[in-house]
Amino acid sequence: MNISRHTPSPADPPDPSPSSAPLRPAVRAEGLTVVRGPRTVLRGLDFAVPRGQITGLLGPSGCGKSTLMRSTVGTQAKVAGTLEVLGRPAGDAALRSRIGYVTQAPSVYDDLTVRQNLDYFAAVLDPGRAAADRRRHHVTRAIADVDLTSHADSLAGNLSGGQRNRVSLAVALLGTPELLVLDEPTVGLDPVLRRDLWALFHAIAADRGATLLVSSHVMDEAERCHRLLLMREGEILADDTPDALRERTGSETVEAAFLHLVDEANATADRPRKETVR
Ligand SMILES: Nc1ncnc2c1ncn2[C@@H]1O[C@H](COP(=O)(O)OP(=O)(O)OP(=O)(O)O)[C@@H](O)[C@H]1O
Repeated sequence: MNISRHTPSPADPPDPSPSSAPLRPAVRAEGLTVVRGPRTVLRGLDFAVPRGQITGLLGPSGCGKSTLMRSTVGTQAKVAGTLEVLGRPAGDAALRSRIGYVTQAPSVYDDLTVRQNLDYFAAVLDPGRAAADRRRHHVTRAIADVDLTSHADSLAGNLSGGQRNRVSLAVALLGTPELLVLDEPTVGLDPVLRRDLWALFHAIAADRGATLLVSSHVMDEAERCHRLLLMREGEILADDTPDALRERTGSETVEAAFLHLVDEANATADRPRKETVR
């Protein structure tokens, strides 16, 4: 995969506090609570997502991963508590071009080519004739980033599932976001494509210094992350590195560590619900 470094363009908004920014986490939550319908889906979460790393958000289906991601990118209603993203309140309009978000369903138009899809989203993000050269540059680079240059003129509807996922990712990479929020980006992909996508995520973090928050319910993907947020039933069960989690629980794999922590939480179920292990 080809990943270019983040060079600020005239379209980049100013960092609110450049001198202190590297020290602050990309995402910081305190008492984050979200109600959806009749249910409290996130229950007073405290966590931090460090900059320039890949943080995996793992847990069983329905535990609240997508809700946490939607809250982070500002598309979730009824969010209470503190949620700071890149130094601003989540959902702040100034964050729009600084965050890339890929939802679970690929958001591409089947009757457009890969390049036309990217051109369309680039025009939404950075409109106007004066920005045409910059848009063309961003589109070409994003297509190259996800290794789809040879398919740039193929209709999205004729691509494989994995290639369509990569078109969605290319859309999220437009404008060189500082934070990428990827909701189960590897679901349904074969092992080779999964490996290639994880290589791309690492290249984005290492070469651009971007922060990635990546959800999955496949525990072996946890091993590929710098840090993990393990979730269960709307709570954070653990916030640590894969090595530290394995060591602390005496487990060989993150999956075994997760099961250990679930058993531990069940055993102390009569204690107060909020139990974050660090
Ligand atoms: N629109 C909604 N109204 C009410 N409850 C909802 C709504 N959407 C999701 N929920 C509930 O919120 C909880 C968390 O859902 P969420 O999609 O965040 O989980 P998830 O961990 O991302 O699951 P998955 O891995 O299956 O995508 C679930 O119990 C779900 O039933």
